[in-house]
Amino acid sequence: MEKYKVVITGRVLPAALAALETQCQVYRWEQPTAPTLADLSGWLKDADGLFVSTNIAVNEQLLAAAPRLKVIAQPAVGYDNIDIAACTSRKIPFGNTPGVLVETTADLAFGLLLTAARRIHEGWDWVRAGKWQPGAQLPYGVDLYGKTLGIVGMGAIGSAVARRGQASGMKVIYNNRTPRADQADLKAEYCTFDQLLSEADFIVVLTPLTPESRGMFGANEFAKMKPTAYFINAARGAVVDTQALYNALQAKQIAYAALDVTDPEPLPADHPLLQLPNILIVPHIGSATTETRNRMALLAAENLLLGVEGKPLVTCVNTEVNYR
Ligand SMILES: NC(=O)C1=CN([C@@H]2O[C@H](COP(=O)(O)OP(=O)(O)OC[C@H]3O[C@@H](n4cnc5c(N)ncnc54)[C@H](OP(=O)(O)O)[C@@H]3O)[C@@H](O)[C@H]2O)C=CC1
Ligand SMILES: O=CC(=O)O
Repeated sequence: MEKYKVVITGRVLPAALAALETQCQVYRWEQPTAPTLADLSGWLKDADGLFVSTNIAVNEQLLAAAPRLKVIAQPAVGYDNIDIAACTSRKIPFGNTPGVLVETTADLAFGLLLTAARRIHEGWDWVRAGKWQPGAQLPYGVDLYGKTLGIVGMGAIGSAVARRGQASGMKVIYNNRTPRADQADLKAEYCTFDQLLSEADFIVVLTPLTPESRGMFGANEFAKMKPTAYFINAARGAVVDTQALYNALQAKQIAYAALDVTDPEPLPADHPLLQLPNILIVPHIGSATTETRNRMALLAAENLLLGVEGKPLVTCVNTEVNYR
C-alpha cells in the first residue's frame, strides 16, 4: 500500500511519530531552528498532511506550495499562526488539541500567580546565593485570600484558573465578549473589561490571540489597573503591548507581572524586560508536562491520520470542511 506523505515541522514526541509512521512516509525538519517555507517546499509539493510541531506561519503562500494537502494538525489549542480562512477555502481541515491541556495550563497560570505573589522564585534565588543570614529579610509578598482575581478570557482554561482562585479564597470576576450561560455554576461575576482592570488585584489573561485581542493590554489599560495589581499572561505575548508593559512596571504603575508568553518569543537575552526587578518570566511552558504533551501529540497525530484518509478529525477548528 502506498503510504501517505506527511511533513513535520520540527521535534515530535516518539509515540506520536511512531503512530504517524504506521501509515505515512514522514519527512521531518530536524534542525534546531524553525524551518522557512523554502526549507520545506521540496517536501510540501506532494505532501498529504502537515504536522505543525514547531510553530510556523501556515498562510496562503505555504498552502499554494502544498497543492495536495488534505489535512493540517498542530499539537496546541491556540492557532493564531494558522490562516483558517485560507485552509477552509482550500477545503483543508485544521485540527488543534483543545481540552487535553486545560488543567495543566491552569496549574501553570495559577502557579505563576502564586509564585509572584509570594516571591517564591526570589526566595530560592536568595537562599542559593547564600543571603539567608540571621536578621536578613526578603521583601514581603502579598496574600491571595480575600483578593479579587480578574480573568480575561473565561473559557476552558480560564474557568480552571477560576476554580483554583476560589479554592484559595479569592473572589472571581471575568470578562469575555459574551457573558457565560453557566455563570452561576462558575461562581464568577461578569464585568466589563474596564471594570475588571480597575477592580482586580490579580489579572490573568487567557484569551486567544485574534485581530481583536492583539495589543488589548496597552498603556491605557495598565493606567486603569491598581498600583498594587499583578498581571499574569498565559495566553499569547502579542495580546500585550510589550513596551507599555515595560513602562508600567518600571514606573510602578502596576506592582508585578508574571509571563508564560512574550512578544517577541523567545525573548532575546538582552531584552529590557529581563532587567526589571518586578517580573517573572517562564519559557511558554503552560502545557509542558510529560503526560499532557503526550496527550496533545497523540491527539494531533490522530487528527492527521484521520485527515489523510479523508475522515473527519476528532477536534477540528474549521468544522465546515470536516467531512469528505
Ligand atoms: N501558555 C500556554 O502554554 C497555553 C496558552 N494557551 C492560550 O490560551 C488560549 C485559551 O485557550 P482555551 O481556554 O482552551 O480557549 P477557549 O476557547 O475555551 O476560551 C477562550 C475564551 O476567551 C474569550 N475571548 C475570546 N476573545 C476575547 C476577547 N477579545 N476579549 C475577551 N475575551 C475573549 C472567549 O469568550 P468569548 O468568545 O465570549 O469572547 C472564551 O471564553 C488559547 O487560544 C491559547 O492562545 C492555551 C494553552 C496553553
Ligand atoms: O500555547 C499552547 C497552546 O496549546 O496553545
